[in-house]
Amino acid sequence: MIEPVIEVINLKKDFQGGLFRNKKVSAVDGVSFRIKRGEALGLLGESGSGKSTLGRCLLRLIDPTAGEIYFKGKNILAMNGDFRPFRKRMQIIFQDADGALNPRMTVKDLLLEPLKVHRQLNGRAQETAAALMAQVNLPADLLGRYPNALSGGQRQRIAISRAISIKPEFIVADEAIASLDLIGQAQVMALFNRLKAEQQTTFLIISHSLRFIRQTTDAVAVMFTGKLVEIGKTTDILNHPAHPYTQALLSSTNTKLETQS
Ligand SMILES: Nc1ncnc2c1ncn2[C@@H]1O[C@H](COP(=O)(O)OP(=O)(O)OP(=O)(O)O)[C@@H](O)[C@H]1O
Repeated sequence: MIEPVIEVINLKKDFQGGLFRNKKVSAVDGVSFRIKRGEALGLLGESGSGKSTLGRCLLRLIDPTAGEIYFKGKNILAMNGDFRPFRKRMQIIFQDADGALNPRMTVKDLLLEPLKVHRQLNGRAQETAAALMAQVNLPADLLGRYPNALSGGQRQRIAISRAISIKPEFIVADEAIASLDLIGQAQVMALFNRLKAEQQTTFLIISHSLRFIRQTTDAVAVMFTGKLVEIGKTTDILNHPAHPYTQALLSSTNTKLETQS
């Protein structure tokens, strides 16, 4: 059997919530799933269901309360100092790139920074930076600009290009296309599908866009109050959802899409 790239077993994350921080919030409540190499798992669920918390736990940006996370068979929660080399093999792309981009660095320096940090930049800085722009459909003449002289969509493309520049094996995309227009979204869909096909990149894709989920993922998990209520092939879940919660979620999302167009 092919070993999954990501395996999550009974993952839990509690927060202290409430006005006086005296109430336990089970943001992730016993979640288990696997993602195979080169495949994308979509994560659907209403706001507050725990999707971002789950995505952050996978990269150890926050520490889970309980459970196990395996990256290529290694329990990353049991690692201490030796987790560092794994960091560059896993990347997260957030909805809001603004916080991730240093406003005092030019686009060129921002794009080349991860490669420099991981000692993967070999000469040819200008050509490499131009290629990193091209992969997210941005013109090279923006390389000298600072982030505040770019549109929100352009900044998001820079954040995406930075994340993939070091060829991570696993990417969590948390609402990564929410700030892009339809053309931008289609380009990122194509880019993710190319990474899956050419580099066997594995993805967890968190998105409210059913179109994005349909076109990029192989399987879908549906999250409700911290638990996975349904998981299965993308076409099965989107076309014939079995769980009443998924049925309600999909029909409300479809209605929203219809009223927007
Ligand atoms: N740092 C925190 N402290 C306390 N509670 C938190 C914290 N982060 C998240 N939560 C709570 O955990 C629950 C899950 O939040 P999370 O952001 O994971 O949901 P989500 O499904 O990603 O939502 P959205 O689609 O709006 O991004 C929510 O009830 C949220 O209020």
